[in-house]
Amino acid sequence: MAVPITILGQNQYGKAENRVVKITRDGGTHHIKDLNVSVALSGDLDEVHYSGSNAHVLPTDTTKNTVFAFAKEHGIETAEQFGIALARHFVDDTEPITSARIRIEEYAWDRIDTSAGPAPHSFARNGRETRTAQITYDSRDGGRLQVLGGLKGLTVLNSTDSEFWGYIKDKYTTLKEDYDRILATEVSAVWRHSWSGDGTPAPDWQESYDGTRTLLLRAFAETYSLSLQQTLYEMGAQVLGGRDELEEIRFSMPNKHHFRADLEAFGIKNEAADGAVYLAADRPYGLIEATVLRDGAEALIPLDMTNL
Ligand SMILES: O=c1[nH]c(=O)c2[nH]c(=O)[nH]c2[nH]1
Repeated sequence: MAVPITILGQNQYGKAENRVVKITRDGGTHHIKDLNVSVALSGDLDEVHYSGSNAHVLPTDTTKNTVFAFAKEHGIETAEQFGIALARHFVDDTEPITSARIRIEEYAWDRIDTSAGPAPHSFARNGRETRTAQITYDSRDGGRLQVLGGLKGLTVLNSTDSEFWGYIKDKYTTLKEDYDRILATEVSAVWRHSWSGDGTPAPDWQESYDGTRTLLLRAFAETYSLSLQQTLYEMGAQVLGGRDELEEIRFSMPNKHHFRADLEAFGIKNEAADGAVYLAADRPYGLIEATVLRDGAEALIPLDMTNL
C-alpha cells in the first residue's frame, strides 16, 4: 500500500495537571494556594514529529519542574498572575517555543473555626465552585497575552420567579406550560479581560474575580426568569455592565430540572403556591450556552472553553 503524503497540523505539548500547593507563612498564620496547572507549548516543533529530533524540545518534565520552581521563587498571588509569569517565561526564554497556553484550576480552602477562633494552619476544602484561568501568550503577534478568568461548578437555584411557556408545540410536545417553577443550574463561565500585557497596569485579578462572581450571582437571583436563556443573557449583561475590564463572557448552563412530583394518585395536591415537593432529575438536562459581548467586541473565547 502506498504511504499517503501527509503534513503535520496544529500541535502542542506540555505537562498537564501539575497539582501545586503553596503554603505561605505569615508568622504562625499560614495561607494556602491549591492549583492544578496545565502547560501546553507550541512553536518550531516540526522536526520532533517528522524525524524524532528533540533538539527543539523542552522536556515536559522541565515544564513541570518550572511550575513548582516558580511557585517557590515568585509565589502564587493569583491564578492569573501565576499563569502570566509562566507563559512569558516559556515563550521568552526558550527560543523554539513561540506560544504557551497555561490552564489553571484553583481549589478553595476555608480556615477551620476552632474554639479559639479561625485556625492558623488547619483548613477544610471548600465544596464551592472551582476558579479557572487560561493564559495564552504568543510572541508572533507582538507578544499578546490573552487572559481568561472563569469559574465552574457554581450551583444555584431560585425556588420561584421562574416561568416557561409560549414555546413551540408540535406533535411530540408533552411539556406543560409552567408559571411558577424552580430554576436551577450549575454555572460554568469564562470571561475575557481586555488587558493584553501591553504595558498598561494589569487588573487586580482577585478583585475582578470577586466582583464578577458577585454580579453573576446577583443577576441570577434578581432576574424574574421567563427562560434560562434570558437569565443567562442578563447575567452576562450585568457582568459586562459592571466590570469595565471585561470584553466578553461565555456561559454553559445545564438546566437542572426540578419536576413537581405527581401525587394525585394519593389524592394529594402538590402546587408550587403551597410549597411543593419536587423530583430533582439528573439526566437528561437542557444545556443552554451563549456568549455575551460588549457591543463591538470580537468573540475570542473558544466555544468549548466552558466544557473543559
Ligand atoms: O428555560 C428553559 N429553556 C428552554 O429552552 C427549555 N426547554 C424546556 O423543555 N424547558 C426549558 N426551560
